[in-house]
Amino acid sequence: MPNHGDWQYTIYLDGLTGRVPSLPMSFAELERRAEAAMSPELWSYVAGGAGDERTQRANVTAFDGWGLMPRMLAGAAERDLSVELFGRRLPTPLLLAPVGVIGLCGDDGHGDLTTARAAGTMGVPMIASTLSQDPMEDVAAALGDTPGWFQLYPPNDRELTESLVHRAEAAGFTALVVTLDTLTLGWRPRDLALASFPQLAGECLANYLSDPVFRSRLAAPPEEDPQAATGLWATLFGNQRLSWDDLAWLRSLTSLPLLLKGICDPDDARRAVDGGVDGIYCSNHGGRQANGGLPALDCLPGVVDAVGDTPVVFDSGVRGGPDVVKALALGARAVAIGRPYAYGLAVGGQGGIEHVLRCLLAETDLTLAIDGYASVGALDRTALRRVR
Ligand SMILES: Cc1cc2nc3c(=O)[nH]c(=O)nc-3n(C[C@H](O)[C@H](O)[C@H](O)COP(=O)(O)O)c2cc1C
Ligand SMILES: O=C(O)C(=O)c1ccccc1
Repeated sequence: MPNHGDWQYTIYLDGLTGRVPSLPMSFAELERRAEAAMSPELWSYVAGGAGDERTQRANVTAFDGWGLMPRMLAGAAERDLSVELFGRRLPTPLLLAPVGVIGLCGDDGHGDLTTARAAGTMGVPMIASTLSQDPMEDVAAALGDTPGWFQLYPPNDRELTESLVHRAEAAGFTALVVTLDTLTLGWRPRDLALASFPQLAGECLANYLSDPVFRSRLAAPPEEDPQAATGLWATLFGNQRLSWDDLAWLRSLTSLPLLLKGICDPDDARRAVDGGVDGIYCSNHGGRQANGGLPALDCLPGVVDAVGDTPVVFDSGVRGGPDVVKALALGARAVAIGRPYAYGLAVGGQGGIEHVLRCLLAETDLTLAIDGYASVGALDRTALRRVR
């Protein structure tokens, strides 16, 4: 486990001793360099969102609507960034959100494994996507002692769903995240303009191709007829008829902590808790699915208020330390990032993801130090004011 109090000192020390960092120190520069490192198709898929992307932009600007109130002489000389989730103390409040094409974002086609190694080094849990270039068992093994959660897109085939969940348990993942906001693909003009969609080109399907139930549905093994396998995936992936009536069944599949991802409405959050979930994942998929303009951050307080003690994980639009602190102050138990670490991987491999995490953690820690909050637990809504 790294010494988490030392992030900023390493970065400052480099700066003060004249070592210019080879990796970007701002999100804008990270974005620029990631675009240069990726093919136009991959860049469009990762950076793009739904429609005219106003929800995606609103996710980021929503953080401007809150200001942090600095408190003086508050005894924050040492900060505790740890949080407790599902009976386990995590060293930081950060998580790596599931990113279905992370496998393609590095230069070796094994970005899921690279991400798992970075997660392992940093002690930041990775939520492994159903869509990966390497099978979930290999991703879990690459995490070392750092916990991994498995993100499930429940296919339109119950037996296959059960197989994926049981594999995730056997592989050692410690929680199951079921994503509900992508039961069908959003309207994504950038990808449509390039006629590019990685999964339909057979990418990131390793969890399906390695699955005995999936394979049993094919006339020929995927190694012999990859197109038929991709075609079957396309018919199984979307599951638009999934309903609240299926929650009891999903719940029965695992004794692991179960979270539902994509919850924004307080009534949905309550319904999920009534249905026996252990956590709510408040997110609008980084603005890649719905484009109604409602930023995920604006949904967070209502979701938190609706579910009492049930932990709420948040993502969508987090770009810097103050964003992490604001989401925590609004009641998130932990905060995940998506695109920032995908860009880190594209720009600098494993070290690039670690750099992105180190900068985010250093800035989070310094924000707490300067604003006078000694721990994540010291944050609540009284730390925030609305900015007009
Ligand atoms: C390229 C890409 C692929 C994604 N794939 C998945 C996925 O497979 N499963 C999932 O639940 N969410 C997926 N997401 C959504 C992320 O988990 C997360 O909700 C989102 O990226 C957070 O917003 P941010 O990118 O602004 O941090 C994906 C996001 C991106 C950018
Ligand atoms: O692109 C995405 O955001 C995503 O999660 C996804 C994954 C597979 C199929 C469709 C969308």
